[in-house]
Amino acid sequence: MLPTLRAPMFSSLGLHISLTVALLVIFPTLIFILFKLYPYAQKTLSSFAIAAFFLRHGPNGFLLLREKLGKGEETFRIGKYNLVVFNLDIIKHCLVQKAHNYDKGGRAARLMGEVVGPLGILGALDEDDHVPSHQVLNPHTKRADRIETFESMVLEEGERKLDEWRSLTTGARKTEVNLYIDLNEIFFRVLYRFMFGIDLSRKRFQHVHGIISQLERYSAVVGFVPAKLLPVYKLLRRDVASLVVALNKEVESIIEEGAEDSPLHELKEPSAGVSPVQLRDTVKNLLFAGATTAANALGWAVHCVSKEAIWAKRASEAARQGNITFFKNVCQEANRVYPQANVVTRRAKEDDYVPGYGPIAKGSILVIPIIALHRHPRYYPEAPHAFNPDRWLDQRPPPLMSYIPFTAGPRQCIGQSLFNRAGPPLLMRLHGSFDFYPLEAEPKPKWPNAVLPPRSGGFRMIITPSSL
Ligand code: HEM
Repeated sequence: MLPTLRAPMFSSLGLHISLTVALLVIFPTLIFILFKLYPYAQKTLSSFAIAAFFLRHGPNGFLLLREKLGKGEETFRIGKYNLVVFNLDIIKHCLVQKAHNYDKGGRAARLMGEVVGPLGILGALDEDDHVPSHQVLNPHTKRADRIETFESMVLEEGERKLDEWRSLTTGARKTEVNLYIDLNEIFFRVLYRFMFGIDLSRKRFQHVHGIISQLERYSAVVGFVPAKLLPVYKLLRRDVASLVVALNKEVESIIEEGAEDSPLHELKEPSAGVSPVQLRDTVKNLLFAGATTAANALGWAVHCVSKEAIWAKRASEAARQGNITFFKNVCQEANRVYPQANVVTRRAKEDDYVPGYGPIAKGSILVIPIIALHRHPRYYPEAPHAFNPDRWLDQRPPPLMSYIPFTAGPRQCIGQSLFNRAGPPLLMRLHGSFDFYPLEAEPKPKWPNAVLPPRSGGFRMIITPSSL
């Protein structure tokens, strides 16, 4: 009898002990783990959902997301810390008024830093790292004589390309070109001449452009998709690492070869206060920011003008009349519809308060979806997605901060005046010399990508000598 009595007594004691252990140790541990894991699981799942959403809708998805998540509000959150901002006052506050409280931090910026270098002007988080290179480069991008030099270099390189096209069309009358490659060649050659005093050969251009365009792609993919969970992540990271090695090698050659009268040489002077690492990263940043942006912007401009007969005719006429205003408006409109920095982010370094909005917690990432802002129906009420250079004939500019292709404040593009000066006359020369017939009616922009080139095959066009 005893064993049968003892067994339930033992098992009930065991049960008691198990329950006590469970109550005191296991359950709290499980709850703790779940508590710890839940935000992560939630974050990961929502990151995947959002990545899938954007891969489907592209950066314009921010407008759709505003409807879905933000219920039409000008700010809405994705996760705890990501604040998507369409509100122009907040944009002005963080980019301009309180710029010192917002850096380019966050995961995407950190990953970008691995590519462009943490101490280059594009990536540098710390003002002390950011300012010295800026002080040297700014006069070269803002002084009237330097801007003029940049313009004449762009036009010279443009003329070189036109001569090439002329020789291709002699006899055949028409030929196919890839404007994406050709414009990149023009702007990379100009960047090398203007900033480094180096004459860039075609072979070297192909090498550098290959590295930069792949890095622009990878850095955005790795920064955007919650890629760590993807099986290809390690491969991606390995590719990025080997591209960065190749880039660093090119940068070393540039620093060695740089001409004595170039801005690069000034950066090298001890009096500039630029450390060797800052110098390397700044050159890297120039390669990243100073050529594909301008080339892609003009590529979209030519594409948008040429795909519609009405604009193509207007462009040929404007070129014949020397009407530069038309081409300025075309550039402005191309930068509105296809802004190269389609989304930028800023991280709050400290708790902040935005008058009229409220508190912004330290660590918040402000996501400024420039492309969606540029197509917001409130700021561009007439067909916001349509390419229409004539909208800039209106005397009233769009509301402040609703048009920021070069961003704003202390970290805005240093090449803005260079592009604004040289882009329109180059466009005028191109349209004055050739008619362009895009082979692809609606090339989609490549996305996610650090800038916005066309997704497939470049801007492939048939060109014929201008008929006017
Ligand atoms: C259409 C042409 C261009 C566009 C749309 C453009 C756009 C931009 C934008 C939006 C930024 C700021 C990124 C951010 O805030 O995160 C930037 C930064 C920069 N851009 Fe441009 N850019 C263009 C042409 C150029 C050119 C021609 C150069 C140089 C020759 C250049 C050099 C730079 C540099 C060095 C920075 C970093 C500035 C800093 O962080 O202090 N860009 N660009």
